[in-house]
Amino acid sequence: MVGDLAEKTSVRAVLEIRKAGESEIRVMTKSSTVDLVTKTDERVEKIIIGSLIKEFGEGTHCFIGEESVAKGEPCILTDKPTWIIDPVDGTTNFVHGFPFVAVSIAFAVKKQLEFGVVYSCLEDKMYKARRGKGAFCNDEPIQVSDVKDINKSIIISEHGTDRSPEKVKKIFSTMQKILCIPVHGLRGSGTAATNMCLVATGAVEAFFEIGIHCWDIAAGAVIVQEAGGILLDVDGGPFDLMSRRMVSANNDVIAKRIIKEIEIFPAARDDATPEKK
Ligand SMILES: O=P(O)(O)OC[C@@]1(O)O[C@H](CO)[C@@H](O)[C@@H]1O
Ligand SMILES: [Mg+2]
Repeated sequence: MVGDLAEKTSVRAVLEIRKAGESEIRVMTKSSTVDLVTKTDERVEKIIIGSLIKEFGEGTHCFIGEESVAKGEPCILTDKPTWIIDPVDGTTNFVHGFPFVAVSIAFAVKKQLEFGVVYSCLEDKMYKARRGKGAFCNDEPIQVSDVKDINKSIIISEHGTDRSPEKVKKIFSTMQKILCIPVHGLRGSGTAATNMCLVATGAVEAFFEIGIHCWDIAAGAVIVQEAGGILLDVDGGPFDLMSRRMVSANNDVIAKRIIKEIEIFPAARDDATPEKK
């Protein structure tokens, strides 16, 4: 029921994004001049939350949505049934016509992720997974790759929207070290949700990033795990959805090899109090 609804809602969101992409896109900024947002991000989030409230009634479920949080709504994951939403993951891609843009909708109960749907709009691929029930792309089962040799892997990372030189230096130093292991290649689609689905289908072996948000990865987290993959913190500890740090990989051999090279830098937690952000 929850899954069907998330799927239905994601289809509505995708139609809206595709339609908006046909006319001129007015671009605004959020935390920095490279952190882009459009009216479509805001409208699509309202459509998603509005249709879920219509179904479940006001006050029964909680919502953590990228654009609502940007406008000051709290970003705290409680035990209550909670939807975690990125209406447009890959806004920069959307603005530039770079063809990877995804809608990401996840559902958690008691802080446990139960369901995730990532709809890659322009590729027309709907990825979905329910805890314990497997992962699918356009209804076909998907599975992570079985590569254990890091030298035969493709790794994804992104550089995010925080361009302070010391962080960028660490990000590129990590990428340089991983590239020189050597791996077959380094990639990045510009959407964390899509990156995770690429891990889930076995197109790449891992995706890691410091600076991602819970709405970028919540749905992808269910999909990767249900496709047989794993999630870890960048220091090798347990994955924490609100920590803004994640390694998702096909197996722990690949994950731990990458973790050896990651230069960690601080990122304020999604659920940090405003004065700590
Ligand atoms: O702002 P958007 O388009 O929803 O987020 C896209 C994105 O920049 O967010 C992550 C960093 O926060 C990146 O992995 C990803 O590429
Ligand atoms: Mg977004």
